[in-house]
Amino acid sequence: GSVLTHTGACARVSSNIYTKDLAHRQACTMANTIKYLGQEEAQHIDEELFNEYSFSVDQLMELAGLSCATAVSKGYPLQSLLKSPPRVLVICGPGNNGGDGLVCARHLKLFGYEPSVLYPKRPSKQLFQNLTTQCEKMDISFLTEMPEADVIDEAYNLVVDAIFGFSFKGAVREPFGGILSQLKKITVPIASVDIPSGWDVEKGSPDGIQPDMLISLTAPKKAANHFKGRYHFLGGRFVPPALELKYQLNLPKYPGTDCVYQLN
Ligand SMILES: NC(=O)C1=CN([C@@H]2O[C@H](COP(=O)(O)OP(=O)(O)OC[C@H]3O[C@@H](n4cnc5c(N)ncnc54)[C@H](O)[C@@H]3O)[C@@H](O)[C@H]2O)[C@@H](O)CC1
Ligand SMILES: [K+]
Repeated sequence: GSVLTHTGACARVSSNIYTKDLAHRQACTMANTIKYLGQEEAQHIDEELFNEYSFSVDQLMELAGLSCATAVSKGYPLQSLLKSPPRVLVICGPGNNGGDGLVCARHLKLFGYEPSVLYPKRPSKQLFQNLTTQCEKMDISFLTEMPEADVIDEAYNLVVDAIFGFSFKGAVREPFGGILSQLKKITVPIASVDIPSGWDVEKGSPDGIQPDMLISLTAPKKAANHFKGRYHFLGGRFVPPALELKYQLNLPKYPGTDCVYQLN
């Protein structure tokens, strides 16, 4: 279910007689539907957050990664896990989606999970080196190669997919093709950060991995319309209201101080 409405604004105008008009009410409902972003729009919002609103990547990545770890802890609470110790495999790609994965791994460790990280293509930027050091200093192990699907099923409770986000394009290049083909074979759940990796950001991918959880950051991308897993969370509670308004994101109201909102 991709169409989600929240009623705040409509409720405010419903006393107005003109809202009795059906077309107006439909427009009102449309206007209050959470927006699913195209690839370019997601990239524009990203640039605007950094260039106009002066956020640093580190700041937003910390909140994004914290949201992911929080969503994982809600969908797969420690006490519900079948395998002990509570191992989680976090697979990180070469861009900022991979950075979110490193932050997520660190928070999962703080939450009591035992994350291991696979990080096969490491960018030279200081940010990613720092995030890697922070994980290492917290005794999070880094794997040297992708385990086979049956090994993952045996050793881990779930996999966090932080391989590609909204900048993914074209055919998957190695080593990620091999990694994704193992992920298609596993039976433990996959929690995908922002986009199920390997999926077209707008059209999805029927033959791709089928995550059990999707954590959409900032706002869902169009690919989320094709998500069939059990849990869809929204995270990245850092969007300034003016930016939300400009792009008509119509984000739902996060409960209290929560950093995630469960869409379904
Ligand atoms: N609003 C925001 O806008 C935020 C975005 N964040 C994260 O940043 C992500 C976007 O990050 P990036 O723009 O760095 O990009 P991605 O992390 O989506 O991926 C880009 C990387 O993947 C590689 N790549 C692209 N297509 C490939 C292919 N076909 N085969 C192999 N490699 C491929 C690129 O060379 C690049 O290294 C989001 O999805 C989200 O997870 C968060 O960190 C914080 C806030
Ligand atoms: K991903």
